[in-house]
Amino acid sequence: MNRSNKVRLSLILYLNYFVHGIGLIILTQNMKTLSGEWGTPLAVVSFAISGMGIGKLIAYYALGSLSDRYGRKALVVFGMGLYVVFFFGITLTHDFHIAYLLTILAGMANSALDSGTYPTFLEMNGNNGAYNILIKAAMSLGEFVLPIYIGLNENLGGWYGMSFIITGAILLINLILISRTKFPQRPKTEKQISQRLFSERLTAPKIGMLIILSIYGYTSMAVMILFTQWITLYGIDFLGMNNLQAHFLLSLYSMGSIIGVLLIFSILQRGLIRDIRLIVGLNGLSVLNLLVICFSTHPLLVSITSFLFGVTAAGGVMQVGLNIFSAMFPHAKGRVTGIYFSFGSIALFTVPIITGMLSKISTAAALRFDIVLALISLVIWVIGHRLMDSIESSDLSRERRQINSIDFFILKLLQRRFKHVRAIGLKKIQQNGTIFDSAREKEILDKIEQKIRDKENSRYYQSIFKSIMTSSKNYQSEVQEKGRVQ
Ligand SMILES: O=C(O)C(=O)C[C@]1(C(=O)O)C=C[C@@H](O)C=C1
Repeated sequence: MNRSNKVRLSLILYLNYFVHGIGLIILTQNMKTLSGEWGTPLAVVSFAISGMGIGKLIAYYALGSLSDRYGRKALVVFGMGLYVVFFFGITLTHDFHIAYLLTILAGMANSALDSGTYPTFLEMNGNNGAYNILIKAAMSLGEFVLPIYIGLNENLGGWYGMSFIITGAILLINLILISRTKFPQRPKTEKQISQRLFSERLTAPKIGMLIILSIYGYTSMAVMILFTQWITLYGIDFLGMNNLQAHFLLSLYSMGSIIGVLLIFSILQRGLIRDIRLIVGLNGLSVLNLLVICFSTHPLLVSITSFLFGVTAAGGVMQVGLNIFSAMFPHAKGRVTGIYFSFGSIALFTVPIITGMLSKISTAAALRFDIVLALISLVIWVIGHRLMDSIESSDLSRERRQINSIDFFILKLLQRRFKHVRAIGLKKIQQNGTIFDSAREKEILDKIEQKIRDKENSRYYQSIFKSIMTSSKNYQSEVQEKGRVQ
């Protein structure tokens, strides 16, 4: 597959997820209008939204294997087609039952897109998963743009259905584009080895982790779904915000989630923090942000914390959980992902039902339920942290992770040192100085000797520094040679 084909296909696939980001919140962002259109109370609209989770759950396993059998393109096109029906269909119906069926279709569309797209990115990029993280960013972009559009549209008195029609039209154009785009060739189907999830004996801490990760598959998704569903109405009902300001809260959250994706990605890539610590920290911060959002009456403060909540709760923390899960069962990554996301799908249909009931008390009661969910996430990860410690105390992984992180810093410092060594090398040409300076080397080694606390290891450290200086001198001669030639 050539580069331009790759770029073209990637853009088409990311555009699908931009649309999917819109699809995830388009009903909740229009809840009040839809309640009028369908002639049903808010709780019933909320119930209809739950159809998405049901559709996703029903379709997940079946579509996964269909994707392996009939190819990725068929699945992606199928998902896009279902989504088109959903977007146009909702504007045409006034019947809640039909709307419910349409949301089930939207859920199935999501499953079809997932099962076609994630493997495509892996197959196109030599199994590098980084491109799949950008899917989350594309979704967040959709979730960022839509509330602003709806807020503006409502203020101008425009028809609510326009956002559905525009989104459907984008998908239709994308369908035409994708029909003319090649997908990567799949590697010849390897012999399917039936991988047992529990190939080794499960110890008590591992069973504990399995339970925690299943619960977290649910709560991490639920925390996000609940917030996106209720924050706008909460802004209007409780903070006295106008339409645009209230919709903008969700856009701030989406912006936060994009920043969060980039932040978490770079933290993990550098190995700066252990993933288990990161997940405890992020969940703790999510609880704090939610407390401010749910109990402060200050619109600016709620706006800032909505952004921060996007970073901590929607910036890929769910993916961090999945990574921990996959690392524990390296031979059954596919199945582990299926289990994890299935619990997420259950959240997708239960949260609207539960919060629909709570909304009969008040919008605030619905939103505040998010604190309960976030607290559950925090508590299970505090327990999970201890369990992981006991699992890891017996193998080499904990120490190796520390070494990875230390090496990262050593390398950074060496690179800085080399910059100065180079500058000195160039100055020495002008001053006609020799590269080797025994007095300076002695001074450095003496200073180091004084600082060493574990004297029994002194000769090792001395030898490392001597070796660094030898490399510096070699580097300087190379730099000087090049400098003289120029
Ligand atoms: O300080 C200098 O003169 C350097 O060139 C740097 C440096 C070093 O690596 O620290 C390198 C070679 C010299 O023999 C002494 C020190």
